[in-house]
Amino acid sequence: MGRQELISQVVVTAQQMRDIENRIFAGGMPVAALMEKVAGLIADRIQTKLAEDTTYFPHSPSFRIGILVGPGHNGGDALVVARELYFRGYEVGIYCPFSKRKELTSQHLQYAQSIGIICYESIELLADCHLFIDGLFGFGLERAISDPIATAINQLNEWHKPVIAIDLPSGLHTDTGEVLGTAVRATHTLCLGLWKLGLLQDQALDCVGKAELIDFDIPLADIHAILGKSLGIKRIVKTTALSTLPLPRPPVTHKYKEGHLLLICGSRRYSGGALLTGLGGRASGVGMLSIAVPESLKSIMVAQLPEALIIGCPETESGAIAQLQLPENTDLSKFNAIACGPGLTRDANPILQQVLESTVPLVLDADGLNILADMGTIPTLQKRQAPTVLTPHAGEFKRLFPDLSDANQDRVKAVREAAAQSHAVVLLKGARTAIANPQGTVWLNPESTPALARGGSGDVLTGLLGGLLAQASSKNIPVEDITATAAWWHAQAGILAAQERTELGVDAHTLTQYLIQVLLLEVISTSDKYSF
Ligand SMILES: NC(=O)C1=CN([C@@H]2O[C@H](COP(=O)(O)OP(=O)(O)OC[C@H]3O[C@@H](n4cnc5c(N)ncnc54)[C@H](OP(=O)(O)O)[C@@H]3O)[C@@H](O)[C@H]2O)[C@@H](O)CC1
Ligand SMILES: Nc1ncnc2c1ncn2[C@@H]1O[C@H](COP(=O)(O)OP(=O)(O)O)[C@@H](O)[C@H]1O
Ligand SMILES: [K+]
Repeated sequence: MGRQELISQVVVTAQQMRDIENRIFAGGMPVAALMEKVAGLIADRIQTKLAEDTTYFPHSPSFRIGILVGPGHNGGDALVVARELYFRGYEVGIYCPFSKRKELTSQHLQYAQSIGIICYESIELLADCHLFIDGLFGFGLERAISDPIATAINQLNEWHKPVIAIDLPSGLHTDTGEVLGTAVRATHTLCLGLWKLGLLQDQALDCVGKAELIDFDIPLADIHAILGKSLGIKRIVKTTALSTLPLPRPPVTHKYKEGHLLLICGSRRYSGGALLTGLGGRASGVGMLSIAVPESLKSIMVAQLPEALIIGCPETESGAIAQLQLPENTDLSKFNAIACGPGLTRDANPILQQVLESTVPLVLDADGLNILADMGTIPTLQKRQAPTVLTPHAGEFKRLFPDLSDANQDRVKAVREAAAQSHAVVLLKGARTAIANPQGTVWLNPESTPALARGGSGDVLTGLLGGLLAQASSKNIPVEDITATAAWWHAQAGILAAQERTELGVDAHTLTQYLIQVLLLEVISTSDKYSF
């Protein structure tokens, strides 16, 4: 794996970053030299951004940049940036409300003032700035921000101006993304060296804006020394996601070799859930798709998914599947994967028991999860022999794991605990979907779109994931890697659809049509397997 690819996957906590930093300094790198290097890269990036985006940052002789400087090395970075931008011809002003500062930061402040950059006591005096650089706090913030800094941050936020945060928006907890008192609402974040975990937590996203990494050549040996070879938390990136897709297909194959997926979904009340799960399964390219639905849904499913084998099952009075009635000579072990849950209603309770007893990889979603929660998540799953993937949103997560950490707060901690206790792979849905395996490794999906916050988009994911698992069954790829790929693919389809149709144009049915579009763009552009 190349440096760029590895760096794009690494996620660190504040403590891990400190440990890596200490190794760099212990190796002989002077602290001041590192700050100079990093801040030089930040200044270059800001200058490029200003040149690239003239509608957002209009050229004007009065263009003024306000720079917020904290007491630690985040403030030191900001001062070097201030000096560089000043020398490059920008008008800059500093706000630094701290009398106690780290030595290096104090030296940079003294020099900035000596060359004529004005340091203001009140942020109000920067009200006419067109752009702000936030260098108040980085990964050293450990307690809630109080006044007068809190009031200054709130004032800055009220101005609704572009703000570029250095490392992370000041006020966010580096690991959990929690707002500590108050936090800068940045429009851009330039994360330094390695991705900080807090930037990938849902609760931070209102403050993060567009995030990008500034790579300053941290030696790989230092990263591995602190994080180990396998990295505990990883961002899901394109190259790894594409590498687990079942492409290219072997030339000599047949439909059952390309995976047989069984979907169990739908009820008279929720026929749409079955349809969307089926369309997600179809888009995975799975060799054979069987879908068990209540008898009364059979005709609409056949009309929409003519290639699938639709299994009409006896219904309860309420229109839920009463029992699985598989074709003759078929039992659950004939399938390569099963995905069960969307639209079932809790009345389909008896079939879940049967599905859990199977020895096939199983995805549970929606009512599949609600029924599991009623049965008792942990004792029920302990009896399972084959892999299980649970795909809850935060509400379902709470029902499944009522005793665990709140899935709306430190989502990474919550999903990790859930996977460890249930021995399942757990995919916690959200703006930054988090996946954990029972061994404690976590995958975070770093890019998505709120266009997906819409009924039915999760059903599509269930079908897609089931289809990928079925196709991977003979390939020895870990279930958690396939799960990460499904989350990435689903989100990328949402992003592409939103680009073409706006965030309001991505209904779940439309989403299914963009899944293959993603591959057309990504697989063909990144692979030379297809060129001569
Ligand atoms: N890692 C790397 O490789 C590199 C790191 N670099 C940069 O260093 C940054 C980390 O620097 P850092 O460790 O000095 O911490 P930082 O975030 O500036 O703030 C800590 C200071 O704030 C204070 N303080 C804390 N909470 C407070 C509060 N609520 N209210 C008020 N004060 C509070 C605390 O003082 P205390 O009062 O606790 O003594 C302390 O002085 C990092 O984000 C990056 O920008 C690059 O330059 C080079 C490469
Ligand atoms: N704000 C958001 N940003 C990105 N993705 C989101 C957001 N909100 C929801 N999603 C994604 O949309 C899907 C919603 O799934 P779910 O809640 O199960 O919906 P449904 O049950 O209606 O199908 C999940 O994949 C989730 O990660
Ligand atoms: K900052």
